[in-house]
Amino acid sequence: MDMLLNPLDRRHRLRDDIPVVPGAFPLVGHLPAIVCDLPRLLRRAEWTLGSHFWLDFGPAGHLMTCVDPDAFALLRHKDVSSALIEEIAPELLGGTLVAQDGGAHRQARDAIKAAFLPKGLTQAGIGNLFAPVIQARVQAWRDRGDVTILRETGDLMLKLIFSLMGIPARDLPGWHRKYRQLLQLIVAPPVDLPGLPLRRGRAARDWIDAQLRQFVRDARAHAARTGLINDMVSAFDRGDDALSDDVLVANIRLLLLAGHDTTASTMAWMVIELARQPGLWDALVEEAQRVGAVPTRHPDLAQCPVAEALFRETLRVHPATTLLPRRALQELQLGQRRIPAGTPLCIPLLHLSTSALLHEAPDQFRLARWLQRTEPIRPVDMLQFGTGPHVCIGYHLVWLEMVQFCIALALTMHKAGVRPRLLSAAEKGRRYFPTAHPSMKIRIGFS
Ligand code: HEM
Repeated sequence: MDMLLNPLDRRHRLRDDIPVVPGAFPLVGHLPAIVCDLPRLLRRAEWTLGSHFWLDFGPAGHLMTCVDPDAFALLRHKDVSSALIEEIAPELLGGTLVAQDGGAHRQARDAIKAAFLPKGLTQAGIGNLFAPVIQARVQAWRDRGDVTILRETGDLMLKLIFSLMGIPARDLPGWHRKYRQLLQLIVAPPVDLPGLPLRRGRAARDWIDAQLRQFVRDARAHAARTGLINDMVSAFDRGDDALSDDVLVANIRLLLLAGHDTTASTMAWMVIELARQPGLWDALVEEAQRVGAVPTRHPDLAQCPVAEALFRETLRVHPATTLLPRRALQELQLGQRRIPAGTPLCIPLLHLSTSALLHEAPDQFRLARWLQRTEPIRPVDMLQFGTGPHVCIGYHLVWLEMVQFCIALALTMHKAGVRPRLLSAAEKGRRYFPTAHPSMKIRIGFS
């Protein structure tokens, strides 16, 4: 089937001398094709229009998209702003550090980042906290024999991120419900009526924020308790310029959001790749047997190169964050083009992650490209996490939990004499935006 583009929109138009991709629908623009078929849309636009073109994101407007590898450097450019993120998703990301620039961004980030570095994660014993939760989950998969993978990894990741925050497990079901409603804000049409996603999403956000505000108060009252929220509250309160509780609450909510869908999708793709490539599974089992136990500290991750390569290659081929929005504050040179001040920009991480200019045989899933490399990881090798001042805070955490998960899965399934098997078509129903993920329906058997 051809792409979800409007056959009636065939006009060739220019904005600021840059071509607009034809095929936009009224109101939703190119969103149907962006959500369901982004790689093909980008390739076709590059092939027919060149490296710079406008995509129509419906309610979020047109963003000038550049598929040239130079676009990656925009993420470090001093004249490029992240405030467009708040304009696009004010309900969900307004007031959070991902949408801020300069001093305000630095102040909020500084209060959080230490807890997410290898030292902070090891000191807080995060690996020990996660290992039994992951092991119990893969054990349950083995007992059940088959699972709907994305639902399962979504549940598991929510459990992990809540335990990281120090949110009691008994409260999880209530949070689960509210969290799902909160996510509706991403796609909610701007109509505020009872029963519609916008109203429900806002109510869920208010509920979550009220709970988080209580956690912040509790953290201040019993400063000795552990959990990331406590660490963040102490760091915020220690700062010279104390930030308001609203800022703190919005950023804790950001962490819950940022650390969930992305990791659930990556973990699901890892299992899918292991199921469809028996050689990968065999290599992982061999490594898991050699190390013998799930690693719990960052220094131990070096013992698991196959699991690490699997994490990096899965993200390279299936990046969870596909597009990053920015705005040019001044006129810029981008590749061969001058971009006027004020231009809204789209940096297509997905396209760069699978570009032949950056990787040999980019469409092939090859652990060897990581296992055989001798030079250290460069920013462009982990571009799926962004770069520059907004580079993902969760990178080391994701690395830890993905390696833990791989080793736990291999040990548990191998002990039971089973391996993962794909029970449905992997490519059908995948989505690329706002975050990318495999189809919700994909089932994996263990036999
Ligand atoms: C596979 C998993 C993940 C991927 C692919 C991913 C990807 C990204 C990307 C591309 C950015 C840059 C956004 C931008 O420049 O506008 C980002 C930022 C961020 N990520 Fe992640 N992320 C992942 C997991 C996590 C986790 C587990 C956490 C924390 C629990 C987290 C917290 C954040 C935060 C707070 C930011 C904003 C940083 C800032 O604006 O300074 N992420 N992530």
